[in-house]
Amino acid sequence: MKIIVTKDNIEGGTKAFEIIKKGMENGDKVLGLATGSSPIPMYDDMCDSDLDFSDMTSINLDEYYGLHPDNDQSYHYFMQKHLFDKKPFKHSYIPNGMAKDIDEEVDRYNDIIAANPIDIQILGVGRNGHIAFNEPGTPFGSLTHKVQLTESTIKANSRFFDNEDEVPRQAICMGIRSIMNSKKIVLLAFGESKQDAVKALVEGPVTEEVPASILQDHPDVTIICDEVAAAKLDPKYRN
Ligand SMILES: N[C@@H]1[C@@H](O)[C@H](O)[C@@H](COP(=O)(O)O)O[C@@H]1O
Repeated sequence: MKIIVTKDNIEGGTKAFEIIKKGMENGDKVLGLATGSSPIPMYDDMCDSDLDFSDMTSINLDEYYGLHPDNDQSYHYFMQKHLFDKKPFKHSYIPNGMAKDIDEEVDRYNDIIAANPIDIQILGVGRNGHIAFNEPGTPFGSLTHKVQLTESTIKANSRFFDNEDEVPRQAICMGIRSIMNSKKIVLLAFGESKQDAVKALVEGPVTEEVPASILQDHPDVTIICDEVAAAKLDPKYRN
């Protein structure tokens, strides 16, 4: 695990952008993308760059179940707004949160991931150590699946909705095994609310109770966090 501690999320976003840029120079073609506030500065750098993504494929981690793509809280909407409107990709895949048959959608998404091995997977992390919507307790061997969101995630994400009742209770999410199959993984974590998650994922035991802890077993992971998120880490992990 490589750990990069930055001054703030803006510098962190630039570090992540540089990894993507270098990857593309080396022929990477498939980016695994994440939503949430953590990757926004990285998307800003991508949008401001002269990089061309029109020959690239993107695969997003997750989508709320029951939100229309036009809903401004859907991850479809988020990706259009923060990246795809300015930087279109050749193919961009996001789970269909309006799918009538959820099982079919799960199968379809697994086929997409199998057909497009991910070169660089970008991740955020939840306060409870979740990655994407893989909540504590999710089997490490999971593929794409339907998830029941935990109270802690519903509460954390309610800040984006008018009230907590409007937060969907379910989502479709890439599984932990699929994430681990990515060639390279970059996890972004900023701010005080991520201190415990960062410590647990870097220093704690590898356990399904902290989904992000499985990253310790991946051969090419970079954790990018700001000084505040890194504050509880043993000094030997900080640069
Ligand atoms: N499904 C997303 C995750 O993919 C994201 O990593 C997490 C943290 O979000 P933020 O980056 O806003 O802290 O929030 C949501 O639960």
